[in-house]
Amino acid sequence: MAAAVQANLSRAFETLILGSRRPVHPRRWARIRCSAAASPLRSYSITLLPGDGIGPEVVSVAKDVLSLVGSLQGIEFRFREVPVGGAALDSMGVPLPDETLAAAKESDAVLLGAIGGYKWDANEKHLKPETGLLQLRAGLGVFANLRPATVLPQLVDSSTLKKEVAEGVDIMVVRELTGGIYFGKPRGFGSNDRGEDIGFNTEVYSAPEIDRIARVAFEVARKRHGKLCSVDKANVLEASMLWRKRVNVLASEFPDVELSHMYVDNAAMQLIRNPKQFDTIVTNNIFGDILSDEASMLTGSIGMLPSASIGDLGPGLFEPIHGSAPDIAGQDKANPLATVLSAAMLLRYGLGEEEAAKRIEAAVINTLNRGFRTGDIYSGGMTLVGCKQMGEEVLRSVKTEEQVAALH
Ligand SMILES: NC(=O)C1=CN([C@@H]2O[C@H](COP(=O)(O)OP(=O)(O)OC[C@H]3O[C@@H](n4cnc5c(N)ncnc54)[C@H](O)[C@@H]3O)[C@@H](O)[C@H]2O)C=CC1
Ligand SMILES: CC(C)CC(=O)C(=O)O
Ligand SMILES: [Mg+2]
Repeated sequence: MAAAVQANLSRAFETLILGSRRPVHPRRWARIRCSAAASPLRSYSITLLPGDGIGPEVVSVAKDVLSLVGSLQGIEFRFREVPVGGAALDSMGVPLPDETLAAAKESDAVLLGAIGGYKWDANEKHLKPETGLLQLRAGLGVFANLRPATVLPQLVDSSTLKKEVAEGVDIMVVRELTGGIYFGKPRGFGSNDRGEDIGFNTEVYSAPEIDRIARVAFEVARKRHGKLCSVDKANVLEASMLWRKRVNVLASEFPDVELSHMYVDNAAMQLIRNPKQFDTIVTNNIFGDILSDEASMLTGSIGMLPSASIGDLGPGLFEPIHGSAPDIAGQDKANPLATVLSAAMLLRYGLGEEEAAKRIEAAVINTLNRGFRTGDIYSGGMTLVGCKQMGEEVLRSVKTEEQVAALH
């Protein structure tokens, strides 16, 4: 990581990364100081993982936006593109090549598109694109996945919910990302005592795993509106019973945060009934995966939701919450804004470049204000555009905002 980053770390980044009270690893700071001395510009290495399906289309847009905003902010990005998922399976035989993980670990931040597709659906587990993504998240140690679901006034009419329900929704889902049933052992296939085929997975969490994600969530809630809802299934699952117990223990460290608990089935219903009751939600890996897709539809489309995944050490991973959307891949129909907004999160949480992050967010708003919509967020009277043109309009907005700022 480069250039005066230590001084520039935004408060949010400090809180999220250092909130666990663990210092940044000395090797990492050594790298930061070293590259800061080498260049008068702020210079960062970014690993790009376009992946599969619409991944390359949306990452290409986000890369252009990062480059332009960087050039206006005195930031140089050194991009390195490496394969992951199906693209890596096809070119290198595994879904996460060692070279890809090494490149990601060496960089200052990682921007991912999406992985997966019909072509690899029948592959064995270790040769599935999705396995590569899980390995990447575990390899980077990014245990905290922040998924903001904010209903922009410009898109209230794109939500499938009534305007009065969707308007003003602003939820942060804090999803545990490197534990739970996606990683738990034992897992596999076998047969039961009646000789029938079975498939099994294990939902398992340790107290330290729960504590560290709960701490991040309390810190996030403290910076937002001070309300944290922990979502679990503690009426049935032992892993959830421990989850609830630890979250309650942690609550004593955050007396200013109002904590509540909700069962996941009720939470799924309440998100549609009255989403404005939620501020920050903390939950396990699988519930967070599902609830954040549900929350995305409050905002108009899954094509709008970015995410930031962070850990104690190493670079953060930034990706839209959607998948590779094989049904629209290669047709220039994908909404690139979730990935563009993920690039903004990369700047804010990954690099501490708050001003640059704000410029991207302002450009997205400006583009929506000018009436441009991809198909997934289209409502009457707007200008329907494809992925590429949406990207060009965001670039135009960045330049327009620059000219307006220059006049003042
Ligand atoms: N982080 C990742 O890379 C993820 C990968 N996947 C993988 O993606 C593949 C497809 O999975 P699905 O369940 O279909 O989920 P998906 O999120 O790819 O697509 C669900 C629906 O949303 C639409 N959609 C998604 N992103 C969009 C965008 N940016 N603009 C406009 N429309 C968009 C799609 O066209 C589709 O109708 C699978 O192989 C799955 O395993 C799924 C979720 C996350
Ligand atoms: C491979 C899946 C766990 C990816 C996914 O659906 C997600 O992270 O949202
Ligand atoms: Mg998902």
